[in-house]
Amino acid sequence: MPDSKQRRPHILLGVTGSVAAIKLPLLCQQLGEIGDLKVITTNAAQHFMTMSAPVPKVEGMEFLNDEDEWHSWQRVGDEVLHIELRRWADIFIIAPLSANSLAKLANGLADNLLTCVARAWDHQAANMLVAPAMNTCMWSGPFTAAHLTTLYDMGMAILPPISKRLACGDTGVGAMAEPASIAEAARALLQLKGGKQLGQQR
Ligand SMILES: CC(C)(CO)[C@@H](O)C(=O)NCCC(=O)N/C=C\S
Repeated sequence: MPDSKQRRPHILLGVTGSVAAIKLPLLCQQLGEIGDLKVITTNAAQHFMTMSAPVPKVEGMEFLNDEDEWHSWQRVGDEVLHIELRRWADIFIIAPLSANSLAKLANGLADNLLTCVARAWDHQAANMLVAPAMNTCMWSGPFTAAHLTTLYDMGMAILPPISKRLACGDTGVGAMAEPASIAEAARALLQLKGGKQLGQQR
C-alpha cells in the first residue's frame, strides 16, 4: 500500500553564471514535471535571466538568491536558509555549472547561497548532479579536469557538456547538456535514491 504521506520529489536547482542559464525556462518546465522545484540563482546567473524567456509559473516552484539568505536570518535561532534547503532537497542539480563555480565547488568555497548549500551537502547520499557549461577553450584547459576529478571523487554525478555553436561563435564542446538530458538524469538519480519512500524526514 503506497505511503499516504508520499510527496513529489524535492528538486533543488542551482543556476550559475554561464550563458547557458538562458535555458532556465525550459529546464524549469522539464524538472517541474518531476517534482517541486526550488531554484537558487547566483548573482552572475541573474545577469542572464534578463535575456531569457520568462520562466513558466510551475506549481511548487520557488526562486531564491543571496538576498534571501540575509533577509531570513536576523539573529541566532533564526533558520539558516542554506541548511534548510539542504534538508528540504532530495536531489541537488547545478545547471549550468560555470567554470568559476566549478572552481569554487572543487575548492570548498562558500561565498554565496548556492556554494553554501554545496559546502554543507551530504555527498554520501550521492544525489548531486552538475552540468558544466563554458567556452570550449575553458573546457579544454588544465583546471577543468582537475576540478571535475575532485567533484567526481566526492560522489557527484557529472553530465558533460556537448559540442555546439557557443555564445562567442566558436563551435566545440562546452554547451550545456540539453534540458531533456538533465531531466532524465534527475529521474535516474531519484530512482536510485528514491528506493526508499520519499516523505520520510531524514
Ligand atoms: C548558449 C547556448 C545555450 C546556445 O545554444 C550554448 O552555446 C551553451 O550552452 N553555451 C555555454 C557555453 C558558452 O557558450 N560559453 C560562453 C562563451 S563561448
